Amino acid sequence: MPKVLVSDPIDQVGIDILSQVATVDVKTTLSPEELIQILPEYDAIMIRSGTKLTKEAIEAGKNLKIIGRAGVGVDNVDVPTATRMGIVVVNSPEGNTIAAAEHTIAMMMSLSRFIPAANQSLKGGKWDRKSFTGVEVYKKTLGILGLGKIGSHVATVAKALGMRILAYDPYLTAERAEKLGAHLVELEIVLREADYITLHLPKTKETHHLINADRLAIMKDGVRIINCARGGIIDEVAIADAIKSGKVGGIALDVFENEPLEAESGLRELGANVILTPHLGASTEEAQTNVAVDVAEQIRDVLLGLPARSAVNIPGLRPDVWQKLKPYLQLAEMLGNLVGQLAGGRVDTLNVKLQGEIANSESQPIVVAALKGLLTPALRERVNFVNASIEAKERGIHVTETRDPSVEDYSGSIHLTAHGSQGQQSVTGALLGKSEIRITSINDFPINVAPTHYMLLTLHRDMPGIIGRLGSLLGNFNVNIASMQVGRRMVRGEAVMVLNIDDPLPSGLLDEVVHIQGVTDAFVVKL
Ligand SMILES: NC(=O)C1=CN([C@@H]2O[C@H](COP(=O)(O)OP(=O)(O)OC[C@H]3O[C@@H](n4cnc5c(N)ncnc54)[C@H](O)[C@@H]3O)[C@@H](O)[C@H]2O)C=CC1
Ligand SMILES: O=C(O)C(=O)COP(=O)(O)O
Repeated sequence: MPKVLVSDPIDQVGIDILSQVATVDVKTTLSPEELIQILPEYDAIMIRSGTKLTKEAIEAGKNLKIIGRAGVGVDNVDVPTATRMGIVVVNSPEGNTIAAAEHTIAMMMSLSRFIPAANQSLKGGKWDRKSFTGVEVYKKTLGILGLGKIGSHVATVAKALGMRILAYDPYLTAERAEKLGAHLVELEIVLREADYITLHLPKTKETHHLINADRLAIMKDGVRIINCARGGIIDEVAIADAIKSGKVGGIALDVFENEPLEAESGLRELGANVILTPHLGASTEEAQTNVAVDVAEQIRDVLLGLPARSAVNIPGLRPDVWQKLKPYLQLAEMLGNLVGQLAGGRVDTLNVKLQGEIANSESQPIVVAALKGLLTPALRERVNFVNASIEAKERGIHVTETRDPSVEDYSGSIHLTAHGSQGQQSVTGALLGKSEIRITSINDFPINVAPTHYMLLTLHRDMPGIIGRLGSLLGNFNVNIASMQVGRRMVRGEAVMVLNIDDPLPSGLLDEVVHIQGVTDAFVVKL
C-alpha cells in the first residue's frame, strides 16, 4: 500500500478518503528537519499553509508522486523543483473561496465598527461607547487588488452593501469586471481613490511588497487596508509606520510575512484600528470539508494512476475529458517514442498535428504525452506527464502544434514530425474502434500496423525478392517474425516495411539488413 503523510490539520473526511487506498500518517508537529528525514518513506503528502515544502524537502521526497495542497496558495511549495522531479502538485482552487471572501467582509466591517476592540473593552468591565464610533461602508469606494475568485465574491457582496468598486487586475478583461459591477482601472487610481483597499492576489515576485511606503503615500488619508491574501504583499514595516503616523486609518491582516507571527512583532502592539487574525481565511467547517475532499480525492486518484483535476504543474483533466482522451494519450506517447527512435540523434523540433475528430480537443495533454514518448528512450522512468515539457524545453526541443479537422481517414489521428540532427521523420497513428492503437503511416507511406514491443523498419525500393531475402536473413538468426506490412506510394517506387518481431534483433544484424540490395535504411524500434 502506498503511504501518505498528512503534515497539517486536515478535516477527517479527507483522511478517510486517503485511507481507501493508502496508509495515512497524520503528523502535524514536524520540524523542517524531521520532515526531511521522514519524507523519503512517502508516496504523497497533504498539506495546508503550515508546512513549507522547500527545494531541500522535495528533493528528499524521492518517492513522492503527488503533493496535495488543501487550499489555494502554493507559495509554500517549491513547485519548479516538484515539476523537475516529476511530482504533480494539486490544490483546491475553489474550496475555500467563500470562506476567504466572507472573512474579508468580516474584517472590513470589524475595521469600520471597531468590533474586536469594543468587545475587549466591554469584557474588560467598561461600558465605553465614545471610543468606538465607527464609519459606514455604504457609498464608500472599495479598491480590490486581484479580481479573481475571492476578489470577485468580495465585489459582489460589497456591491450589495452599497459600495462603489474599483479593481486592479492586469489579467482580467474590463467586461468581466463590469459584470461584477466593478470598474477596472490602473493600480494608481485604485490607490488614490479608495476608502478601503483589499488584496486578493497570489504572492509572486511581482506582488512582493506591492503595498510599500511609496504607494501608501499616495493613498487617501485614513484609508483602511485588508489583507486576507498573503503576507509579504504588504511591507509590514511600512504599514505599521503609516498606522502610527495616522496616514492609514486601519488595517486588518489575516496573513503575515512570517507565520506564525513572531511574538515580538510590532504589529501586536498597535491599537484598536489594527485587527489581526491568525490566517483564518479558510477556517470554516464548510471550506475545510471542501478542500479536504477535493485534494484527498486527487491524491487517491493519482495513486491509482488516474489524472488529477486541478494540478498546478500539468494540465488538469476532468474525468470525462480524460476518459475520452486516454486512448489518444497512449497513442501520442507511442508515436512520440517511435518518431524519436526513427530520428535517432538529437531532435530540435517536434510538430504535433491533431487530425479529424480530435483536432478540436484540448491539445496540451496530447502534446505532453508525445513529448513523454519522445524522451522515454533517453530518460526512461525519469520522464512523466509532469516534467516532460520542462525536460523537452531544457533540451532545446521546440514544439509546434497544428490542427486539421478535415482529415477523415480515421475518426481521429495524430501526426508527429521530428526534425533533428539526422534529418526529418514523421509518423501517424490512429485508433481502431475506441482504443486499439495503429501506426497508419511512416514518412507518409501508408501502412496499418499494430505496434508491438520489438519492430524492424526498412526503407527500401519496392522490387521482387527483397522481402524473401530479409525473411531468410532473420530466419538464419532465429528471429521470429510475427507479422509484416509493406507501405508504398507507387509500384516499384520507394517503400517502407514494418516487421513485428518476437525477439530483440541480435547485435550486428541491423548492418546486414542495411546491406540487402534495395534497402536504403533500417531501424530497430523497441516500444
Ligand atoms: N487567508 C486565507 O486563508 C486564504 C488566502 N487565500 C489567498 O487569496 C489569494 C487569492 O486567491 P483566489 O482569489 O482564489 O485566486 P485567483 O487566482 O482566483 O485570483 C487571483 C487574481 O489575482 C490576479 N493577479 C495576479 N497577479 C497580479 C498582479 N501582479 N497584479 C494584480 N492582479 C494580479 C489574477 O489575475 C487573478 O485574477 C491567494 O493569494 C490565495 O493564496 C486563499 C484562500 C484562503
Ligand atoms: O488556501 C489558501 O491559500 C490559504 O491561505 C488557506 O490556508 P490554510 O489552508 O488555512 O492554512
